[in-house]
Amino acid sequence: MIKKIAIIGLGAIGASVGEQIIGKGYDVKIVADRNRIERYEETGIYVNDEKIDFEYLTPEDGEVMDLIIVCTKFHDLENTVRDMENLVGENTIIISLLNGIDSEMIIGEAYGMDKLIYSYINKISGVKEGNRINRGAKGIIHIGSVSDMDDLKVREIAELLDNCGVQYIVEENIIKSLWWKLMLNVGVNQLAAVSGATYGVVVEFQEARNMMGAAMMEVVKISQVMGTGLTEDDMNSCFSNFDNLPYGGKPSMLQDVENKRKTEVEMFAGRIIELGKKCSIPTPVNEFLYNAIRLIEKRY
Ligand SMILES: NC(=O)C1=CN([C@@H]2O[C@H](COP(=O)(O)OP(=O)(O)OC[C@H]3O[C@@H](n4cnc5c(N)ncnc54)[C@H](OP(=O)(O)O)[C@@H]3O)[C@@H](O)[C@H]2O)C=CC1
Ligand SMILES: CC(C)(CO)C(=O)C(=O)O
Repeated sequence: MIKKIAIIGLGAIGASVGEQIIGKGYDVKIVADRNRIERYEETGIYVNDEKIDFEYLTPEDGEVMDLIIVCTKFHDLENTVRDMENLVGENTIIISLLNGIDSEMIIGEAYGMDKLIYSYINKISGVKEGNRINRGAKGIIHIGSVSDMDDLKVREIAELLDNCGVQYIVEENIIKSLWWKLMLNVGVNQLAAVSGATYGVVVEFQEARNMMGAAMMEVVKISQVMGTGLTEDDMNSCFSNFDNLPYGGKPSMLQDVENKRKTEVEMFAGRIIELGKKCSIPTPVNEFLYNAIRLIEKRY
């Protein structure tokens, strides 16, 4: 039974999810180094303008958790994995809400894949500005098992999310679903980073969807070679994903570029280019986007 929960990464996603699960009878701790904790305590953390009284724990003082929710960025994952050392025990469940298809494998290499339940979050337009997080929509967490051994853990997570009123979906095929999210991000995040397109722009302009579609089609072709289940039809639900999100909502990579932060391009175009080579699928659109985004980063 889940009682003790650690969240690592108090950004747009970590704070939004954290705010939804604290005060609901669970022991929830934000795990961060001392410098971050001092900063968070000094300024306070606000979600949708409400100050949230998170409780903090340093990795050194860490204790074994029932559930760890990883919400850092891809390039912080190495440090994050190191910081989890004292939190992982025999029965700890770990979920990673990072985008992309790599984080579970990276965490699993350190602590065992049996601890990981595949997951991601969608339908959230989280924006972090300093100590203020505006989450727009609350988001939907997607989880699922890859073997019968995971079923009980998935049920435990579902019970927690039910008790906290967090929206979630238990996927029948979580691997296909993760690839669907990868395809969505390869399309919308990268388009937004190079063009400034918000969710509203994607909904309004066919040209935006054409560009997204070109990048996403490369993911579909690779998925078909790798047998991860995507078809061309799955692209339609990516285009309609933003129908009810705020017009000005921004994918996380656009926020990164606007704030001159390192982007997660390596886990989107970077991974697609690499997999394209392995699968003999040309990836010119993702190569273009990769270089365009790296150029933007280099010119900050
Ligand atoms: N934003 C969104 O709407 C969505 C984001 N995602 C995905 O979720 C993941 C998180 O994104 P997002 O929340 O936007 O990112 P943010 O940059 O807003 O937040 C990441 C947070 O992690 C903290 N952090 C980094 N390293 C550590 C560490 N070792 N210990 C503790 N805290 C650490 C950072 O702290 P500090 O700021 O103090 O450096 C930062 O607050 C990404 O993979 C993203 O692609 C998925 C869906 C939607
Ligand atoms: C799908 C989207 C754009 C919002 O949930 C996202 O995953 C992101 O902003 O990184």
